[in-house]
Amino acid sequence: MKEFSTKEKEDKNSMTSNNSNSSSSNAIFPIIAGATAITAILAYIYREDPIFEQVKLKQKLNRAPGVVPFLGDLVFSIMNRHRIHDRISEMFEITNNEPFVLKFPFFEAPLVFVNDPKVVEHVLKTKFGVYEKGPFFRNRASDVLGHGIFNSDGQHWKDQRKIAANIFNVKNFKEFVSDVFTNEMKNFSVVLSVYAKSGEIFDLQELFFRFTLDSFTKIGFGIDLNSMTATSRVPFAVAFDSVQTKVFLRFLTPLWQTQEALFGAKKHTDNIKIIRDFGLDIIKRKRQGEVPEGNNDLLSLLLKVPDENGNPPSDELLVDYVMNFLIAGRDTTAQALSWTFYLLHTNPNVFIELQKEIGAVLDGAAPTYDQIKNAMPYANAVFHESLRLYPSVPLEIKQANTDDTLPDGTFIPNGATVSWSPYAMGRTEAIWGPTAKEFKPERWLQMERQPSPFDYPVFNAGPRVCLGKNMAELEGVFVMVEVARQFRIEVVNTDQVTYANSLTLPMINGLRVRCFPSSDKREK
Ligand code: HEM
Repeated sequence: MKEFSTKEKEDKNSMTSNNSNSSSSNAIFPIIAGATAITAILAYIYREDPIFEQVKLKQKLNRAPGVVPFLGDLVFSIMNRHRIHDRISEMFEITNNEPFVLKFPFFEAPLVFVNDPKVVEHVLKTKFGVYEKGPFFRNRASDVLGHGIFNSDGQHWKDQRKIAANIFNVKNFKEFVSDVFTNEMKNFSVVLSVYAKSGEIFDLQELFFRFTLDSFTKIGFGIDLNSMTATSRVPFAVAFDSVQTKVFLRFLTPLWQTQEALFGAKKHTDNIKIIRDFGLDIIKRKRQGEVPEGNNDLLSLLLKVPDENGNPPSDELLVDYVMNFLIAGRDTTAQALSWTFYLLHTNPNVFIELQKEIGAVLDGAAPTYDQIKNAMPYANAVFHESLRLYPSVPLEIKQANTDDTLPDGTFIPNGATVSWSPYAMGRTEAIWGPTAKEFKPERWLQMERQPSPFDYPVFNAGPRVCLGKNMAELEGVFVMVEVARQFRIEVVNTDQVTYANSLTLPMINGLRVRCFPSSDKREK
């Protein structure tokens, strides 16, 4: 017979002695019964909608499988957290590209997902004034993006965009931007040559992040960061990645504020401090004259963007501006390059075609701006095709500021959000034909007309189209061509390559590779 342990004996004794308190435990019974009854009634009332949803859809839309009364799509989101973009893509296969809705308990707005270029055009262009970033996005992203361009609407957004647009003109590009890429590429090639010599496995995604960070701080803020040769990851970069994951998960987490208040978000707060200090340091260096006055860099321009009351920007506001441009300038292009080299590895025939074009056009030298823009159609097609399958901004969301009806007849009440997934749209046969899911750069060379920015909303479209599109295309194709011209990249962790939860599309485990000089016999 089993002996009671001391602890069990104590528990048993206390159970016996607690018999005298049985009247109080009897009192608990009606409370539990009452709470159960109230829960059952609420579950019945809200069998269609999760509780406390403030904005109500007036029309039934497709729902994801597994909707639970009371909890809505919470189970859907938890089960698919690690593969949310693929799940959204699968949902549109189930609904035949009709909209579907996700609802979460305690969320203020239902999330309506669409997959039709005509609807995307309606939201981004035709009804631009109706669909804003809005409070739904801002509440979740403010501690990271502040009052920066990604997080602003109205006049304050317009001011930032108008002034920053000056840096992205063609003259500046030809004279300054391509020089920066050429110089930074020399450092990058040195680092790759060292790895090629040693045969060591390394994370290529991390090096792309360093390349885009160094290039962008030089182009945007006139500052040499030299992170390419650092021995460990720049703390700013580690913190930056972590805060973006946190913000993304807030879009899928009911009661995220309560959760953070109860369980704390110290790591997140610490990370925000690291990235803001990094931004403040850039501003300090600028104010101390480290960057010559009169230099038409982005920070000099942003110093002219007033705050929402028309006053000159404070340092805190300047940090917001800087952070938003760093996310835009560093992450997106580095991720696009990482997915491109993953796809080149898994599609060796494409790599061979790319090398043929490089050999024919470049004759052993680095490409010029004009060669990239006008003489390398296949290289440009490879970059665009990679972005089609792995768009750096995989999910978009806008919030209606008044009632509206979409072109497909879906009624959107004031306050509801409309989302589309460039990731899902890139894999949609109704847009790209039966080979939608395949990596086929040649499709871009065979099309009678190029897709509209609403068919391919990878760079957004309408008045908020990506300001850095030309820069990203130049940088992305230039770096891809230069790496492919000098090296052959072999991915060693293909089984582990997948995306992380983030506002953008980083690889969760990085891109572990070996590299070889392109003339190396081992490549044959
Ligand atoms: C492959 C690279 C890139 C991709 C796929 C990309 C994509 C996008 C997308 C989808 C948006 C809209 C985001 C939103 O809804 O708020 C956007 C906005 C923006 N992008 Fe890019 N981007 C890339 C590179 C860059 C670069 C290198 C810059 C340079 C700084 C840049 C600057 C911006 C800015 C400033 C905005 C905000 C525009 C506005 O709200 O008016 N992007 N980009």
